Amino acid sequence: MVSASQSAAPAAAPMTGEQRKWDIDPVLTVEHLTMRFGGLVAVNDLSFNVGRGDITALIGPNGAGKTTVFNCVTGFYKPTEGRTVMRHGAGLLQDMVDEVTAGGLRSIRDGDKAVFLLERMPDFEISQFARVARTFQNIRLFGGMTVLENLMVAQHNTLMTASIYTIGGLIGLPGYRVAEKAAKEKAVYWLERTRLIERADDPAADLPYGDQRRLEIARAMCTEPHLLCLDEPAAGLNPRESAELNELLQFIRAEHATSILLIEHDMGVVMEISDHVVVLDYGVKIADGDAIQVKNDPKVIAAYLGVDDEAEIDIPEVRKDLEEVEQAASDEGSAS
Ligand SMILES: Nc1ncnc2c1ncn2[C@@H]1O[C@H](COP(=O)(O)OP(=O)(O)OP(=O)(O)O)[C@@H](O)[C@H]1O
Repeated sequence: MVSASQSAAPAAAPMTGEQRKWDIDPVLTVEHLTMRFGGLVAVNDLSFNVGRGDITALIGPNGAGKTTVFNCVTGFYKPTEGRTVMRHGAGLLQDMVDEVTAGGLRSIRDGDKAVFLLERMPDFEISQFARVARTFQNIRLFGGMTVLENLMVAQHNTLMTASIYTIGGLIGLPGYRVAEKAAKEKAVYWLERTRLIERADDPAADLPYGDQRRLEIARAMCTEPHLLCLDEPAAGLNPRESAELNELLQFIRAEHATSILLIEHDMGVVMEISDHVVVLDYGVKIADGDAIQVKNDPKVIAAYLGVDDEAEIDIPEVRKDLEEVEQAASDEGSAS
């Protein structure tokens, strides 16, 4: 674990002389995160920030450790080492971070500000209190329930609180009825935003794949997360669905106080919508910057060059870079 005396300073040195926005106002700071599975080091001393209100992409070749990072942030895995700080409230909130770390606490509140050390919290507390929501690489909906029911179940915690954890819901406590109405309104709002309102009464399993992906995002958004973690949201989508996803994520960024961290292989999506890109290779961070900086980073190009999987290499931006690298090598060869 990171000791109390260790600094929560910006997780990565700026690429330029200036401090970057995500280092000044991070909603999430991953510091010195290491995850070992027996002898395998899946993530090795990884540090990065997720800027408040940003779309941050975590990319890298297959097996680079991206999902492991998600599993550590969302409490599915307990990291071997490292500290993961989630903040509600602007700025670094350094005094609160130091206090919660030194005090051996899970979280600390001061008015409407709060700091959470996620590695000390079980997964349900991370979603309920730290307000981190996630979707999975393999869709996990309640297939037999309707689309609307999936969104109501997502708001279970709020409804249980309103029923005072009794049969208050069944006997129709006034507070419960108000909460239930608000939950339905929120569900309808997200069904409209995700263009699923016409399918509200259909079983979730009957939806086409792209609609199920959007339903997962709608379900996560019904919990009003401060941080939304999306594991390959564009996987399996056609170009039209992919463009709709971009629009949806940009809408969430513009209209809601939700920061987004996404794992994505589709570089079209990453380059178009990301404010910040972090690149992993073999569990180690090899680049951290805006989309243009990262796209032109030789270490990133080399990491993708080393991948055997054609699907991974066949990314337009990366392919173009690879062609340039190969052309330069061949020109050099013919000149000598
Ligand atoms: N529960 C586990 N037990 C053992 N090894 C694991 C476990 N989870 C992940 N790994 C290993 O950790 C490494 C990183 O895997 P991870 O799934 O995080 O990579 P990834 O970047 O998300 O890959 P992909 O893009 O293919 O999803 C891999 O070598 C993987 O086999």
